[in-house]
Amino acid sequence: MDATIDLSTAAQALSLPHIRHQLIRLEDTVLFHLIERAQFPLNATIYHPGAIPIPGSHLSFSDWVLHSTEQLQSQIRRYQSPDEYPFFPDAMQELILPELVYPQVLWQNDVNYNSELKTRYVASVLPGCCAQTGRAERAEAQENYGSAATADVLCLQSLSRRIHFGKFVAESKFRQDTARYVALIQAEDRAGIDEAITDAKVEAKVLERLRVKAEMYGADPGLGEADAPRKIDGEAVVAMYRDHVIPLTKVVEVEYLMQRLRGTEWE
Ligand SMILES: O=C(O)C(=O)C[C@]1(C(=O)O)C=C[C@@H](O)C=C1
Repeated sequence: MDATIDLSTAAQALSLPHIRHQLIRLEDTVLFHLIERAQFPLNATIYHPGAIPIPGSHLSFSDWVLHSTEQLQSQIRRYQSPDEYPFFPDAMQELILPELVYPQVLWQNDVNYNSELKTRYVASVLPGCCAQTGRAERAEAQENYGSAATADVLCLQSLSRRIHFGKFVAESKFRQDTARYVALIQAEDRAGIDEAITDAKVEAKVLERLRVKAEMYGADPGLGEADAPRKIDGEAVVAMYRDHVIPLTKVVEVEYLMQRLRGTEWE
């Protein structure tokens, strides 16, 4: 599975305007997948291990679908791409396509916040996104279990790509201001690193743009304001980015930087 984002040259992958452009594109991907998911009820049963018996597995139905998807996609090179990280590292299989060689732009690291992302997605993001359309309260729809879990995979994968793109942002910032970051990392000053990577104006712009996109993509242009049901609630989308997506992107940036000096002259 080839990279959906152009990481073909190191210079391209590390240009901050280019990275921010990719983050903006990913907003559309995340939004469209959430709109797909929000048409189904919350279906809480699919997140409880054991609630739906799966032969040979103790996973929840939703996790089992994700695990099985990762098993398949690992064979077609999804996790070769430096912006893709599995939720289930134990699902990884041998490649059936020849290995792809990407330019080595990121420093060696084992930063993976997918587990935390999935917990937040199930506990907060989904209830928020399904709620405003009345779907959180709506009765479970057993016939939609498979569709909901399939949509979850797409939502989680796009959110994961978004937050782990923080590694490219961090590498770019490190190269721009190496001396400052080396000092902060050596002092293990996570709060200081967090402050250094933060650009409040950019964050405000991200949230403002998302509000507009959610308004636009969530409305059906063929229907008038009054009778047009919203496909997604703008507030829920903004809250998801404000409370989870941006904070997790920043944690990825900080933790990546904390590993950035390993094997270098500054260690
Ligand atoms: O664009 C950046 O510089 C980023 O670090 C990404 C991001 C984001 O998640 O959108 C995170 C931290 C910054 O405060 C601004 C934006």
